Amino acid sequence: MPQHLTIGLFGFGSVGSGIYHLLKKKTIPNIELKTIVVKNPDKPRSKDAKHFSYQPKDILEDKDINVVLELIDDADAAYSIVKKALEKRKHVITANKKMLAEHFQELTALAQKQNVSLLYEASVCGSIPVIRTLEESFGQDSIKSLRAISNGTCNYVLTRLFQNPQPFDRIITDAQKHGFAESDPTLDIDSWDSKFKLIISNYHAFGVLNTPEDILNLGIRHIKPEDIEFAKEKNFSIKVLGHSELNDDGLNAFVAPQFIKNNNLLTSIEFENNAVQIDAEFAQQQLLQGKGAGSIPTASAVLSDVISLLKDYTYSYSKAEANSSKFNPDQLIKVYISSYDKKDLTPFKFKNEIVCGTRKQLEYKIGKLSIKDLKHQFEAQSAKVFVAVFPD
Ligand SMILES: NC(=O)c1ccc[n+]([C@@H]2O[C@H](COP(=O)([O-])OP(=O)(O)OC[C@H]3O[C@@H](n4cnc5c(N)ncnc54)[C@H](O)[C@@H]3O)[C@@H](O)[C@H]2O)c1
Ligand SMILES: N[C@@H](CCO)C(=O)O
Repeated sequence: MPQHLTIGLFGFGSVGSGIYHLLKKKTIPNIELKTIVVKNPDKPRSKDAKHFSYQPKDILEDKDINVVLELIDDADAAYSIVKKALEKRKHVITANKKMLAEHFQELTALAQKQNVSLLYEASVCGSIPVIRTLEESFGQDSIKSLRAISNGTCNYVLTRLFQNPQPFDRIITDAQKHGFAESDPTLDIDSWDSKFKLIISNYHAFGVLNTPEDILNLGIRHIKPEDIEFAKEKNFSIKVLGHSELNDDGLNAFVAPQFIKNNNLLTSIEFENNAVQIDAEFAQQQLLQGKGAGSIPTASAVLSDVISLLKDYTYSYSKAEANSSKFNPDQLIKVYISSYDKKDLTPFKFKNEIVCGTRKQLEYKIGKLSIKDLKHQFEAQSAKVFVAVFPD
């Protein structure tokens, strides 16, 4: 068990400065922040300048530092930092879901080989303790499904769009000012971020390790005021959900906006809040909810990982590989496709056409498609239409 944690921090942006403030506010015995490696020498660093460095080696080569907090916004540089830190037998705490989803197997195997912990509670749903809950509380339960609102930026945008029509770009700028959005906000609005989080969650919930190529991710870029109007008329909300369901045919997993009836608890999750609805054999339905993004809420999850290291915590991966051969992208789902222009709809061939009608100048279609077909059609056509899952 580490007696004393000497921390090296990479990154001093939204989350990095958040954990700095929390560690300063709470003087925790046996925890010391020694060095902060930052990238931009032009930014003023008045506070506690003695900590700052521009040299990664000042953390990676420092034998006293036994814990690395990786909180930067560059997934490739993060991968290199995390790999080197693990090779040096330092514990690593990261919030970088893109880096984890792309290198999960290699990095978790390396951490196990080096007998150190690689913890990443902040990478999924910010402040909400999702990973440790799946590990600790559901380790011996069979999870049937996860439905997660896991991207604070998308949820913030959708909440604002449902309040009143306003320019999409202005809302994204606000999400960036609040420190919710990624440096590249397309990761948020095209649901890459939610997909990375679903990959990490699926491993802990089902033992299934997906690659980013496996999973369909649909976003909210092409949503129009008319789509919101359509939802309101039908008493629905639209939420981007990471959706995983294990049944006899295997695990179906995708990320897409979904129409949800307004009496469902998930529709009460607004702005940057996130939620995870877990359906398990013994525990049955549970809903975890809280702040999914933002400096201090996210830093609280990083702090919880730091504290857990004092107790020598590491993930058990109790479900690892349990269902790894069971991923199944063939499930049929009912989808809503909107368009201003008929040619945008041409790539979509519905399996069972249910509705096809004209409404104002718009055409809405609701029909059944397989997740795999939808993924192929999107990748091939980059269609400029809004597609959302419609309830059966
Ligand atoms: N902001 C959130 O709410 C939130 C929530 C959960 C997870 N995350 C994740 O946390 C990480 C950090 O996010 P953020 O919002 O703090 O980003 P940010 O853009 O606010 O800050 C990132 C900082 O890292 C610095 N940086 C980039 N490359 C570096 C390098 N090689 N060495 C040192 N510093 C470097 C940048 O200059 C920047 O100051 C990302 O992986 C993000 O996905 C963020
Ligand atoms: N950009 C992410 C940060 C939290 O992971 C979001 O909006 O949810």
